[in-house]
Order: sequence, then C-alpha cells, then structure tokens
Amino acid sequence: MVIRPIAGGVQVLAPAKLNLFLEVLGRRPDGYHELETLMVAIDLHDRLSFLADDSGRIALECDDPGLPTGPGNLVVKAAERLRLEAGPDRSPTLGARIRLEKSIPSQAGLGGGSSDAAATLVALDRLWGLDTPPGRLRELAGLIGSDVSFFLDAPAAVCRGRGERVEPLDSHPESSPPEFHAVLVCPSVGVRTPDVYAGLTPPDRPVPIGPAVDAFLSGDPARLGRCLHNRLQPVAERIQPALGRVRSALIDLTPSLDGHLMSGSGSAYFGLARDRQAASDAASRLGDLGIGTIRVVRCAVPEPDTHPA
Ligand SMILES: C[C@@](CO)(OP(=O)(O)O)[C@H](O)COP(=O)(O)OP(=O)(O)OC[C@H]1O[C@@H](n2ccc(N)nc2=O)[C@H](O)[C@@H]1O
Ligand SMILES: Nc1ncnc2c1ncn2[C@@H]1O[C@H](COP(=O)(O)OP(=O)(O)O)[C@@H](O)[C@H]1O
Repeated sequence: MVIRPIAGGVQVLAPAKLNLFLEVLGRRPDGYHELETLMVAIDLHDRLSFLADDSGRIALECDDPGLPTGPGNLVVKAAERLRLEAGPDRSPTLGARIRLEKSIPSQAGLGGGSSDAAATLVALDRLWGLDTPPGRLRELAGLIGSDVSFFLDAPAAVCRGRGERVEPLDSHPESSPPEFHAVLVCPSVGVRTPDVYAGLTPPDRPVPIGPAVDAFLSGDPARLGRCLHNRLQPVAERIQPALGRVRSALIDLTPSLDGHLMSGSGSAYFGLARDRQAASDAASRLGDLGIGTIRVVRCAVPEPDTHPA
C-alpha cells in the first residue's frame, strides 16, 4: 500500500487483490475452511485519508452510500481494535476523522474491505504514534478478517490457514515480483463470501499450489494461465447464475487471453493477457456485452514508499 503524509494526517492507497489460485483443503471445526491461495495486489485502489482528532471520536465518511459507516465497516472495526492496543490511559484521547473513497467494487472477491482495514491499521498506528510491533499488527489483522493480513504484506503471497498465514513471494530484496496484465470484469451483482463457503464441499484430492507458484514466479502469462484454479468458482456460479455469462464471454476470447478465472468468492472475473495491449483489446471486445464494468489492471506491481510491515 502507498502511504503519504497530508496536512494534519496521512493518506493511503489501499489496493485490490486477485486470487490466481485458490484451493480448499478442508472444513475446520471452527466453521472456517483451510485454504491454500496465491494472491496478488492490483493497481485498482481505494483512497483513505486519516486526520488525528484528540476528542477520542472515530468518525468515518464514505462516498459509497451502500456501505455502513459505523462498526459494520471494517475501517471502523480496525480503528477500534487498534485503539485498544494503546491501553486504558491513552485510548480515550485517540480519535480520527477518516474519509474513504471507494473504487474497489464490494462483494467482488477483490478484498476491498480487507485492504481498507489493513490500510487503517498501518495509517493509525503511524498517526497515533503507537509503534505496534509488526507481529502484533499481523495478529490484529487476522482478528479483523481472514484476508486482512495479506494486505500488510502485498504485493504477492501464498496464504494458508484461514488465509491469515501469509508467505510473501518477494522475499529477495533485490528482485521484484513479476508483472502481469489482465482484463477485469466486475458484474453488477455481488456474491456474499459466507454463502459461497456454506455451499462448498471440500475436494477429496486438492489441487497442489506448487505449479501455480512456479508459473507465477516464471513471469510467463501463458504458463500461469494453465495453472489458474479457484475451488469457489462453481459454487458462486450456482448461487448467482448470471456469472455464467461472464465466464462464457471470457471463453469466447480464447486464445487472445492466456486464461481466465473468478477471483476469491466472486463476483469479479479476470482474463490474463500476454501484455497490456492484449488486455486493452480484450477490454474493448468485452465492453459492449453488458456483463459488467470492464477495466485493464496490472498485478503485483511493486510500489514506492511502502510501509515496512
Ligand atoms: C474468499 C476469499 C479468498 O481470498 O476472499 P473474498 O472473496 O472474500 O475477497 C477469503 O477466503 C475470504 O476472506 P474474508 O472476506 O477476509 O473472510 P472473513 O471475513 O474472515 O470470513 C467471512 C466468512 O467466510 C467464511 N470463511 C472465510 C475464510 C475461510 N478461510 N473460510 C471460511 O469459511 C466464514 O463463513 C466466514 O464467516
Ligand atoms: N470498507 C469496506 N469496503 C467494502 N465493504 C465493506 C467495508 N467494510 C465492510 N464491508 C462489508 O463487507 C462486505 C464485502 O466486502 P468486500 O471486501 O468489498 O468484498 P469481498 O469480501 O468480496 O472481497 C460488504 O457486504 C460490505 O458491506
């Protein structure tokens, strides 16, 4: 995530993510599912600004009237959870005026709410001068939602457990993760994550993640395209049959695209392209079909001025 100082506070660009591979290993006794997923950040961002307020009030304003601005918003949840870390003496004076400008569609499997929550942890930790140890920040992220920890470590990682055990793929400081281009289709209908997991039967023989990770690290879109996999996709398409049209439209673009997949629990789909021009060409062809909002995106682009998690 990109974080910059502004007058009286900080501003953060919180990226969306794509799941390039998602396998469910089993259902856990706590009701969650054990996952293996390859996630990458993309250059589609929400923008959040944070101004300190020593009255102790946490106030959120959001330009999307469809989203809650109270404790139902993951931004408020993250702010309140972090404030507890300051202890009973300091926390009553810690407040913030937060503005959230949404560009990441909701209920799309793009992790917008989770990314906003991670951005809030990082920004308010800095604004309130808490200096929370990175390991503790990760624990708090895991308490807020399964996908939140990834955004502390983006741009590319393998995530396991509920999704909160993150193994970044850019661990060599001198090498950046490879860059991929894709066309993104965001249908007007969303899919609720709990409904998708509730409708899932975990596979007897899970698909291994290794080939997808190797293909990702090779930087070859054709190779990665052959390894794309999402166990949640057939369930989401059963719940929301309109998604079948998106899949068909992407199939019709084969072989101009190197592969296509639904992200996370849906409803967004992406088509992997050999380069930016191929992604733009695919976007033009998809634009007239009325299947949703079409964008060209880049994956796993290293960003300047990132907060060391
Ligand atoms: C499917 C994925 C793939 O990256 O992303 P999205 O499509 O939501 O972006 C994630 O697993 C979603 O993560 P996140 O959206 O943070 O989930 P949470 O808020 O923790 O959980 C929402 C609900 O999903 C189910 N859930 C979530 C994660 C998991 N490993 N197993 C589950 O069964 C549970 O029913 C839980 O109550
Ligand atoms: N900051 C936020 N941005 C988006 N959705 C949020 C946010 N906070 C809470 N939510 C709730 O989380 C749900 C979906 O979250 P989102 O992250 O957009 O989708 P997904 O889990 O599919 O990636 C929505 O129903 C929305 O009401």
